[in-house]
Amino acid sequence: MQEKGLLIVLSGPSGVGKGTVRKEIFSQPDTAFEYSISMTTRSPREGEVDGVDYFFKSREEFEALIEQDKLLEYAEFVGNYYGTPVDYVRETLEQGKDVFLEIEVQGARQVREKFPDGLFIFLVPPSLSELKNRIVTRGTETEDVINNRMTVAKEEIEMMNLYDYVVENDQIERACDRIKSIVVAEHCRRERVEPRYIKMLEVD
Ligand SMILES: Nc1ncnc2c1ncn2[C@@H]1O[C@H](COP(=O)(O)OP(=O)(O)OP(=O)(O)O)[C@@H](O)[C@H]1O
Ligand SMILES: Nc1nc2c(ncn2[C@@H]2O[C@H](COP(=O)(O)O)[C@@H](O)[C@H]2O)c(=O)[nH]1
Repeated sequence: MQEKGLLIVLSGPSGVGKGTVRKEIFSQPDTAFEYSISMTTRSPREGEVDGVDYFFKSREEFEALIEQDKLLEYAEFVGNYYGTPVDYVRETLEQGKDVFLEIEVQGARQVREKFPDGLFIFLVPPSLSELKNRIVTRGTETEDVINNRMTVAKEEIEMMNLYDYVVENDQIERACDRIKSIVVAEHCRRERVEPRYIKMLEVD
């Protein structure tokens, strides 16, 4: 029987579709992962809700969390801090539930050091021009920020060989299916029962 949950890390360059794919996965009723809501100093985008999309913090508040060792990982990404609350992740894994992080690559590297047995998945775009097209079409960043994110994206894509799996986000549904299949396969490989199947085993 499963003792601890699996830590699943989804990373990849800005604009590849990590948030879109994650939201689609979590909208599906058979998804049994727990999403770890990140902290950020970035301002909320239109429609974003504190405690749902992110915990929005001031720089002072965020730096206090760093001082208090409350973050599993954190990174400064294009001028803002982003970080993962450590207590939530550890407590949820201890309960035997899978935890899903959607984070950029500097943070994923830090998580790999602390959780070498985590499952690290890198999402890639079909091409760099499609990546730019997606950031531009999203319409949430200024031209300067888009150019910065594209420069960082090229460096990030070079890191893909540090991951366990690379998944192309050509179509949202297909990328979600691939990620969910990888998780099922990894549970089997690690001889752990995936949380959504545990109930089935409890039936006499
Ligand atoms: N497979 C896809 N095909 C076409 N467009 C997509 C696909 N996946 C996501 N998109 C679009 O690309 C844009 C960027 O997606 P999203 O915000 O999810 O990326 P992200 O990787 O989370 O970005 P960031 O790292 O900047 O937060 C959105 O407008 C989204 O609708
Ligand atoms: N290292 C971390 N990166 C994170 C975290 N939460 C989100 N992110 C990543 O930051 C960028 C920018 O996000 P955006 O919402 O401003 O577009 C993106 O790659 C996110 O995946 C985190 O806790 N730690």
